[in-house]
Amino acid sequence: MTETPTTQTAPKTPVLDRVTLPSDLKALTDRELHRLADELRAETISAVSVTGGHLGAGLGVVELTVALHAVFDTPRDKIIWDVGHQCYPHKILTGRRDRIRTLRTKGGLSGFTKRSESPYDPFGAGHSSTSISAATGFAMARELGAETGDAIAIIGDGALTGGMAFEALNHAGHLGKRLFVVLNDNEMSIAPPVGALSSYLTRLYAEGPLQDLKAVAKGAVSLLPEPFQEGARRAKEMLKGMAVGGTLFEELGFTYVGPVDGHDLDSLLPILRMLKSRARGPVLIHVLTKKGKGYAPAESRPDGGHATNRFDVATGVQVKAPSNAPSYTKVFAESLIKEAARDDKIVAITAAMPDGTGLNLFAERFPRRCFDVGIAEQHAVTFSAGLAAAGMKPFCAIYSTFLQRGYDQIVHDVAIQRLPVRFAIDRAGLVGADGATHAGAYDIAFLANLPGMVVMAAADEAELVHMVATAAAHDTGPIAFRYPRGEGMGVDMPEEGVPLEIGRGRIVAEGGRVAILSFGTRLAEVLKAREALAARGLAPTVADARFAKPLDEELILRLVAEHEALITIEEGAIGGFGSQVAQLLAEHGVFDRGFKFRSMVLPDTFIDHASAEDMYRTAQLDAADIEAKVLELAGAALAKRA
Ligand SMILES: Cc1ncc(C[n+]2csc(CCOP(=O)(O)OP(=O)(O)O)c2C)c(N)n1
Ligand SMILES: CC(=O)[C@@H](O)[C@H](O)COP(=O)(O)O
Ligand SMILES: [Mg+2]
Repeated sequence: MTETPTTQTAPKTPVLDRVTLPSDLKALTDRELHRLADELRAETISAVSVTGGHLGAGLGVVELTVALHAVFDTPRDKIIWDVGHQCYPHKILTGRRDRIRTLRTKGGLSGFTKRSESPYDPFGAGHSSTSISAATGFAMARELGAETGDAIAIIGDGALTGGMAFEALNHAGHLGKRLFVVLNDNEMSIAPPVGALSSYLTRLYAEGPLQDLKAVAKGAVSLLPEPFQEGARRAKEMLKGMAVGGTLFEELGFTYVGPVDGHDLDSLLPILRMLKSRARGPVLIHVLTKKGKGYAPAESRPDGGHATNRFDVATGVQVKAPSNAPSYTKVFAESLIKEAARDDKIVAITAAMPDGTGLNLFAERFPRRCFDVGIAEQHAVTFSAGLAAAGMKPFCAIYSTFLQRGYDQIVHDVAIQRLPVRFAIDRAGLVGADGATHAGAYDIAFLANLPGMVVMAAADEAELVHMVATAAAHDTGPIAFRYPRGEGMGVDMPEEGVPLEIGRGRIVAEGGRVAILSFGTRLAEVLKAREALAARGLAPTVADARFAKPLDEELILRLVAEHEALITIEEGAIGGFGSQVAQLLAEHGVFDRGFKFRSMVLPDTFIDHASAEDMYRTAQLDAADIEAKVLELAGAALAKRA
């Protein structure tokens, strides 16, 4: 049952109402800034209750957002949020409050920072661990005379596990130019953070009394009780840029300041003011926050309210869409668990997305055989390659969009060595509200061009079960299978997965004149189109390719021989399945004979956030578009679009 939120009254926000742009914060007293933070939190909760989206991370940085905008001079100074999922309070303060209830909807605000949306978003994001590199770029451009002010990267403890963040710290420390990195440490990624880095950060704040910095920043060391004075002097030295503690960050060339209570404006404001006036080189400010801060339903969730559907503000109860079928993610996880129960060589790998990939279920059943490597897709791929080289059967489960991070590792460590790594590619195709940064558009193209790679796409959830079995059985080289975000089609499910013959497609429905060869879950739209076309006496033959590599050449050439025209369709960009088929047809001289061929793919543009259905409509890949394409090829009049 769909529940409707009942208590969605807009919060009272007298101070926030006086803020249109960050410059308005300069006129507020520190007392008023405290009130502003409370109102900003209430407004963020209210907005996300209407739109859904990323809640917990934004609530955790409300005070930090206020302090940064109160102290720095944006947009001349550049505030660069890592991932960008925590930027809703920033959007509210930077001239977008009037549109904040359009977040992540068609035509509305993006759920991440986006350069085209506002001058206060100097750098776009969506994927993690990029902020320090980008901020270093801004800082060096300033050194070279560009018209730009301070660069401030805000990066979470989860995003810091991404190797790129360390590449940037290493470089920025070496350059030695003024740059601010705020490490927002809430001891959470989406799942609990992974590894020694997390324990290291915990040790840093276990050793550093928060009290010291607050007093130092206010210039009130002598007011501290005696036991704190020595620590405070030490902190003061840190603020002057003297390396005293030998923290990892200092070794990398940064002045380390912290830890600071990130919800205490009385700490944040004076420290940021002092740093702004005095810092000369790179500074890392270690800020402690709580994900979901100030909203009990978010704080009490294990993930700190990371992402949410629309919800009732009073109760935190989320609106749930009615569901008719299991999600592809769950079908994958349950199938893999069945395979792993039979084969103890099967292991599973996720890069910080155990829940999103369903591997949390696998981990419950096989804790020793499941690895969360943190936000480290490149490592996940090569780690899987190592496991495979040692005779294990790794299933490396990564969203299509994040797998882009590990491409050289797929080529160099997996494909060239023909290692049997199984890639479970979730969120294939358009994903909806997360928009272009999260679209799973390129994996077919970037995998199918690799020698020896097997590339499959599931047309429905039953097919996915068979593809998991196929991957488990395939031991001679790398293999990938892709499936979309969300629910399956509600088809009958097989008891057991049966390995498919590699490179064999299937005919789904016989017809005449035009053939449609589908790769992936557009098959449902193809069948809808077929129904409409049947009413006109033009029912096409429909086939499910199952494999983009190796292609089922026999099936494809048969379709060509028996039809006037062939259409391919896929949930991927140019260069993917359709291009592979076109190449085959060209090699067989099919075009020389004037054969009609069309390839329906995602357009050569980045499609903005909307519902996945809307995005596919924009991409012209729904049933009406397929119908029109068949009519065009069959030489019939174009159907009128509803
Ligand atoms: C390259 C990449 N991998 C995975 C993700 C998915 N992801 C988004 S936010 C997030 C957790 C980030 O944790 P942290 O940086 O600590 O921020 P917090 O949410 O705790 O504020 C993850 C894993 C991503 N955006 N980019
Ligand atoms: C910000 C981010 O990258 C993730 O939180 C992403 O939004 C998760 O997407 P799913 O909801 O598809 O798991
Ligand atoms: Mg975190």
